[in-house]
Amino acid sequence: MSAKLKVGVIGATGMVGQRFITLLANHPWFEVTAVAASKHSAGKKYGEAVKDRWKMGTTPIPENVKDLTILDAEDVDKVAGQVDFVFSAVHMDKDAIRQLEDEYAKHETPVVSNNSAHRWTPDVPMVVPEINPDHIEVIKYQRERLGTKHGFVAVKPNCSIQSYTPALAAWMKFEPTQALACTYQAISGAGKTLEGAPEIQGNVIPYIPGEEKKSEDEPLKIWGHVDDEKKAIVPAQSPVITSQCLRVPVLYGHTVAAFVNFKQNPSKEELIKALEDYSGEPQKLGLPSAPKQFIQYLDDDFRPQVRYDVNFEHGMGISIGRLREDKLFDWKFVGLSHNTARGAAGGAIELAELLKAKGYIEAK
Ligand SMILES: N[C@@H](CC=O)C(=O)O
Repeated sequence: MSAKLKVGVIGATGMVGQRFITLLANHPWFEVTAVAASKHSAGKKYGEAVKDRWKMGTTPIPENVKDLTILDAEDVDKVAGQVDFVFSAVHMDKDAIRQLEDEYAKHETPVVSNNSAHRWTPDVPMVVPEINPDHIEVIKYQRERLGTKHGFVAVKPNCSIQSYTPALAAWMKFEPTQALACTYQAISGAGKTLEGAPEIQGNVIPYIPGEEKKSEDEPLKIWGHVDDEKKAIVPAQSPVITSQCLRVPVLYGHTVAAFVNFKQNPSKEELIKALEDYSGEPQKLGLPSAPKQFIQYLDDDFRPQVRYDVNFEHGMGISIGRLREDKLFDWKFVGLSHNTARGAAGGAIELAELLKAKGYIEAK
């Protein structure tokens, strides 16, 4: 068996960073050998630094990471010198994140990022591995621009889109033209636990800054294509999506109530079959984090429910239910995805697995 790739997590102390650390414990291909965070945390042992703000419930801090000394994420030379690639979950302003992630790439250290900063950089692929794995081909143009041989930045999309974009992707052959998506998003999407967010208890908050634009625009980049003349991903023009995003008192799990119009006229059976049959490159390649069943359809009006369905396929699968005809749109449905597994760290880890399987990430 070949040795595991050495991985750094930058932004390792926050909620998404902690999710990376727990999901990577015992990963068959990757081993966390460096953790980095702000100057404030640098120099402390990871276990000490997070013990009073560990948000992974009963999942313990992995033994192999507990005693790692936190490095300064901005000391790129030092962090990049110790690893083959990094996962990024840093919290800084967007310009600073772009600069920092580029800096790692220029140190020939691939970056797989959970941040939104680079999502609209035209030669940075934004990938859901089941939907647009071919977008990683744009990396050759990014490397040209950055002047790197191995380094690059790849990102995953926002968590909010993952409860309906997979369904629309499965239905592309029926030519969806318009979609409306109202999301009901868990508090962990804001990096908080229920106890740490008194504002959400017994409440629904009707605004999540920046979320509606991401929910409407990001799927279009995912359905776009690599344009070899522009050396960039050119986003698709349709389906046009409109959205409203609400915060609800749930710990994990983003639910969506969605409505769709199609150019064609699919039947309910055809729509359900398309969901259940949909699978992609991760399933073909047998990537370690890939769900066996990417999308499940639940034929029960009371499902999907966060309580029963959020951990479907270890949080990497999507649950759809309540598919029925509508009087304004053609069809409507309810979707559910795990926002910190599929929607954040898990989605980024699956993307890194794809990049390794395709030879973009390797041992230095
Ligand atoms: N922006 C999302 C987090 C997903 O990545 C949220 O606020 O729920």
